[in-house]
Amino acid sequence: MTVRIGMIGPGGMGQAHLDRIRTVIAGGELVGVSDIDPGNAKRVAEKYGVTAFDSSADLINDPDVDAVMICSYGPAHEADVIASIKAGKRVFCEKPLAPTADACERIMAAEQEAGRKLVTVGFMRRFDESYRQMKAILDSGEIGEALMVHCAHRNPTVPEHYTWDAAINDTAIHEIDTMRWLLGEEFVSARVDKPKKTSQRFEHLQDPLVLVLTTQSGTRVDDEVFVNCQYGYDIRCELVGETGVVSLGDQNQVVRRDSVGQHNKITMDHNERFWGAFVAEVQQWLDAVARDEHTGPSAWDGYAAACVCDAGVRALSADGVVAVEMMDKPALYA
Ligand SMILES: NC(=O)C1=CN([C@@H]2O[C@H](COP(=O)(O)OP(=O)(O)OC[C@H]3O[C@@H](n4cnc5c(N)ncnc54)[C@H](O)[C@@H]3O)[C@@H](O)[C@H]2O)C=CC1
Ligand SMILES: O=C1[C@@H](O)[C@H](O)[C@@H](O)[C@H](O)[C@H]1O
Repeated sequence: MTVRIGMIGPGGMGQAHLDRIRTVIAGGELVGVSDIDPGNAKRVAEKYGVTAFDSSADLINDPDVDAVMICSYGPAHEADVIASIKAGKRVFCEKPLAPTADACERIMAAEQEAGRKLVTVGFMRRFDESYRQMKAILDSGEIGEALMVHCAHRNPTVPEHYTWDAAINDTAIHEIDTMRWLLGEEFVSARVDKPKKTSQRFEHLQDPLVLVLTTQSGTRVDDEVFVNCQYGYDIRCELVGETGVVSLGDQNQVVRRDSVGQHNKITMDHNERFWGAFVAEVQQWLDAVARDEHTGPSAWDGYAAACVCDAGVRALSADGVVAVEMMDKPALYA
């Protein structure tokens, strides 16, 4: 079966997904797009030779749309995810599922009312080969329990509309989800350290910052978020176990040796660094939709990450350690 896709908010991320669906991902066909900016919907529809819907409601309820991809910006996700659930359609929603835990709770309530999991969240790092190898080593028990994880999330620059809290709920949310998945447990507290700020940032930003998280069993995760580092899209991770250390492969690129020395290319954006992960996550989602099954990170994962973000954002605006507040997992997500 070819899954007929409707996409809401085909901007940078959405069109990157569409290009992969057109070239390297099997089993999906775009039938139409909608965007709050009708000019963008028209341009993208012409580019891909599909329908430009007048509204997300028209797209979601169109009988030719089997499944919905939501790639608009975070605060807009909730309404369209819930409308898709009510229409009984499977949804792939880019991260964050929604910017707050309250909004994610409303999405989970809609899914529970529908009685089945329909939502997959685009936490693509779970599909990255390096992270998967790291998890396999940890799960094998060969380096004992995870004691600490040191992460760094560096972007070359961010635009001026990047808000002060986005460092946590738009950027660090990747490490928050990946660490929950890697360690297999929830976080209980968050703290934010605020080092000297780079002169290369917009005035309203604390850049860099270090988000320090603790899990239920006491594993400590620190995440350096530095979104104006200038030199590249650099994602680093070192897990310290009881009897060994495992680090993320550097950039997933070949290493070059020449008269200058030994070096490798630094990727400049998420699509370059996580290309393979994006392909794998969407391929797995389309395969599951074709079987009418749920797969991948669920609305619960979106909610749990949002709870940690909420605590992190509170810790960013006030000093000290903030407790992560999270409901018990509803039976649908057990
Ligand atoms: N997994 C990853 O590494 C990345 C994920 N993202 C996520 O993808 C999503 C989109 O980000 P970008 O493509 O970078 O943004 P973008 O600004 O390039 O595209 C967003 C599009 O959504 C449209 N839009 C905004 N509000 C809307 C609404 N209410 N209804 C319909 N359309 C609406 C905009 O007009 C625009 O065309 C965000 O949730 C972001 O967090 C973005 C970059 C990387
Ligand atoms: O998800 C992403 C963006 O939305 C976010 O703004 C960036 O900081 C991340 O590196 C990128 O992967």
